[in-house]
Amino acid sequence: MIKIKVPATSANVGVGFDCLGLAVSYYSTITFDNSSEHLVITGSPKEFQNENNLVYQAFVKGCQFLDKPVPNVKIGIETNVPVARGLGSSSICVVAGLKAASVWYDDAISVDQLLVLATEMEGHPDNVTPAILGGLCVSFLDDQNKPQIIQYHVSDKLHFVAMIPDYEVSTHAARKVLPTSMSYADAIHQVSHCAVMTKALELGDSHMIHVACDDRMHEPYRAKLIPDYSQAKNITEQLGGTMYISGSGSTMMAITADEKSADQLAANAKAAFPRWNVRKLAVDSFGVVSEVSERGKVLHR
Ligand SMILES: Nc1ncnc2c1ncn2[C@@H]1O[C@H](COP(=O)(O)OP(=O)(O)O)[C@@H](O)[C@H]1O
Ligand SMILES: N[C@@H](CCOP(=O)(O)O)C(=O)O
Repeated sequence: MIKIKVPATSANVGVGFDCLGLAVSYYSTITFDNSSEHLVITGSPKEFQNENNLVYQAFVKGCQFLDKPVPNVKIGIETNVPVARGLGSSSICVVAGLKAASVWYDDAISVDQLLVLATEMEGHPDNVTPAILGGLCVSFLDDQNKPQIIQYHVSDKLHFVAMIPDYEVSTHAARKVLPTSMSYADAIHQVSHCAVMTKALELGDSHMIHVACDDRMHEPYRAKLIPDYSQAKNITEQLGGTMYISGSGSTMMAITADEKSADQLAANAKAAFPRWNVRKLAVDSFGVVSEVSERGKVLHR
């Protein structure tokens, strides 16, 4: 059996629209096993238990890339990461399927190839890159459509609290509300703030994180899709934290510089939104990991 563990990702990190992404300590585990039937999928909502399942599509893409037959397979999806909440559930599926195809055929897909294939499937590199590599990644597609990536360290001083609403925002819908162009002044604002944000996260400088995390590209438009945006932001800022919309929402991610504030923030958010999933998270620095086992015995990781 092949077991693939993939971290959730928080894309954009406020000011890095479509280029920044952070892997966080919230995981899905997906298993792949031999099967006598063509395809068996367990653990996923009924609507996804068919050939259109994104995990299976990515598995097929990986096999085809390697010019290998697509085997009969039993896929078990164990996921806590909710769908359409801005935590990269689709990237998890894509990365898991491709990685499993690679492991199935003796690790035949290199990390660089994995990054290219996953970006092709997802359409943008900001979630799949940290899901594969871990940590905070900045990525863009070069003129040959190849992802170019730099990883940043994130200071251990920082604490993250994900406030995950009990309602979805689909990435497709959240991209439709964005304007098609922006002014030169806004572009300057965005580039400068994004550059400062990466360094501020590396330093754990909560003041600079707060001033840098002022987005003009997507957050003002997407905030309207999240009815509780202002209240969540107030809860965060009352404790000196900084909040941004994770990916395309609906999750809002708070960053604080000390554990006590993170605990208090999580408690306040839970009290204000009892039906939400509020979780303290750390940065995941490994990205996707795999394990191969036979009759319960681990053969290799
Ligand atoms: N367990 C799953 N099985 C199959 N597909 C899934 C699963 N989880 C998520 N997906 C796919 O990912 C899509 C959600 O992606 P998206 O709207 O980008 O939200 P997110 O922010 O969670 O990535 C779903 O519509 C579905 O196609
Ligand atoms: N850059 C994308 C990121 C979408 O992330 P997701 O986790 O919501 O799928 C965007 O902002 O549209």
